[in-house]
Amino acid sequence: MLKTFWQYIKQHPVIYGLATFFAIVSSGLTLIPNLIIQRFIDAIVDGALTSENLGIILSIFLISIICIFITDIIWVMTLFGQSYRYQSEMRRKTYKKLLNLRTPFYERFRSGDLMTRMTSDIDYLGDTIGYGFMLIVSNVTWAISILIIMIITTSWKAATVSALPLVLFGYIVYRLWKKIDVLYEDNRDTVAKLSNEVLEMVDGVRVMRAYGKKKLEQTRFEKRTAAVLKKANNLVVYNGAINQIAKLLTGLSTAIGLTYSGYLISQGQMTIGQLIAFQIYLGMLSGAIWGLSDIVLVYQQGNVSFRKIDELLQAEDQLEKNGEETIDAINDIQFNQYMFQYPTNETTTLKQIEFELKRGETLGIVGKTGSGKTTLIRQLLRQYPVSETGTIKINGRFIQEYDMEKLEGLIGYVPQEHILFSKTVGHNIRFGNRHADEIEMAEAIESANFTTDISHMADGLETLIGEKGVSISGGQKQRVSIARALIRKPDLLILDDSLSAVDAKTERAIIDNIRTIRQDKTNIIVTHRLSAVAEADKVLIIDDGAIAEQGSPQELLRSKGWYYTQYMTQQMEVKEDDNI
Ligand SMILES: Nc1ncnc2c1ncn2[C@@H]1O[C@H](COP(=O)(O)OP(=O)(O)OP(=O)(O)O)[C@@H](O)[C@H]1O
Repeated sequence: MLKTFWQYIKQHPVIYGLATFFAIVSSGLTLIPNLIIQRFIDAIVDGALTSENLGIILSIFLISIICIFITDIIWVMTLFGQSYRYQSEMRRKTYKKLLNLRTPFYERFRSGDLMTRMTSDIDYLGDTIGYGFMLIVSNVTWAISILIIMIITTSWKAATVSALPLVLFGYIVYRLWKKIDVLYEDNRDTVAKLSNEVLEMVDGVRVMRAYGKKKLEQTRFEKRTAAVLKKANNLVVYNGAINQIAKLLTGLSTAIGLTYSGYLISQGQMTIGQLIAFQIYLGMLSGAIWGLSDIVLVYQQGNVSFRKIDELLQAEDQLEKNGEETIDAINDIQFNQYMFQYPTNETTTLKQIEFELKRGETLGIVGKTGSGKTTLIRQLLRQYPVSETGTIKINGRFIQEYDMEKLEGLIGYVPQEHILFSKTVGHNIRFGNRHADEIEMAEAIESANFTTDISHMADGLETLIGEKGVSISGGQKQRVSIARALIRKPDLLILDDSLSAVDAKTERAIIDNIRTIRQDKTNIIVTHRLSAVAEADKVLIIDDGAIAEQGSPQELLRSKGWYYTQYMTQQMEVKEDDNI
């Protein structure tokens, strides 16, 4: 951490140089009032105080206090301003990193943990480079200046004797260092787990209630909070111990100093003014030592947070490096004997996948639940490392060769779980293409069969949909997501079971619209309802990760396999529904 901080400080030499300069000046100035007091008392004791030099003493006293005030303001503001800038820089950096990491990374880290890294960990880092830096510069320079001035203006013997307990303090801190580090990390991880629990509770509160699990969850949460409390208590004990040891030893230092200076006065080696000044210096030194004891705690907290942020910044998602090939149209997609295994699984999920899809065609992907349909889509989206067994080619080139952002820009993806932002309906749709005009917006909404729904909403497109779209229906969420993909006019549209929550009539209308507006573009429709792919050019039947059948819907019906049986069952269900 210190190395990284040092590099950051070197990148901002003016700011940190100014802060250090004014901190040192301020520490020096802080000693002046005390020097004046010492002179003042000695003048009284010697009977040398005149109204003239009293005026001078008071003026210097006042001026030095004003100067301390101004220098303190300058350096504290400079330093803390920079620490806030550091925090926002770190937030931007980590956010960018998170945006670039893909699925395998997000499978390793939990949301609560990432939130803790983005919030309190970055706050602690800012505190360390701001407040921590301030503690070091001010207290170290202060302690050194006090010791020097004590030696010069009072008694070097008394100063040396008084400083001895401080050496002991340094040794105790050194012994406790590792233990405190472990405690901070432990405490921080428990808080991160707690954040995760809260996030899951907020997401799942309705299910918890529906299953009558409120009490059980409450008890579980209480246990977690008790664990956090226990960890925090351990920390409090150590933090408190360090502070109390600092107090005890500074008290000891004062006692030794006073006893010894009493002895020096009896020997005529010290004046009363020097004794009083010495006592004030000792008080100031205690302040500096308490400040230094705070550094231990700020540093440890910062160090733990630094490790967490660094781990995130260094994280790899094990995906291959981005390709350099640019792409402005998807004309042909080819899977050749492609196999895929999830990094966490022991068996292959996709087996010998082989098919070709040309521009303008619609591909249907159907099959039993858990057979591997979504996994197949994920390969095109490059959410996982491309397998080395078999190939995926786009326009005749390996998919890995393309610049991912360019490729993603040509795809409109509607995932199974709809991800909506807690903004307006309009914002969520426009997210697909910020530059779309009103006509394009209306077209996308119409094609997603969403126009009537919007006309029924109180604020139309300006209607707020709540967090994750909580205030609109499942079917509406799906259509907002479809409109968002359509407004993009993507070369490749992928609907991954995206019509499961709409009725058969609405599904028919959306599929017809897509066929009409996307004649020269490519579509992949993953579905459980065969009616959605009845007019596809080609349909893949996936079974246990392999293509069990493929062909046009008519060919598949003729071959009387799984597609035929499923088609007949679904037709009967439709008839039964119509009779109700
Ligand atoms: N991230 C993952 N890590 C490990 N295994 C996974 C992961 N995602 C899916 N699987 C496994 O891969 C297999 C195929 O899952 P996939 O989601 O592709 O099926 P699917 O055909 O789309 O299912 P459904 O129709 O229910 O959506 C399943 O056995 C599933 O448990």
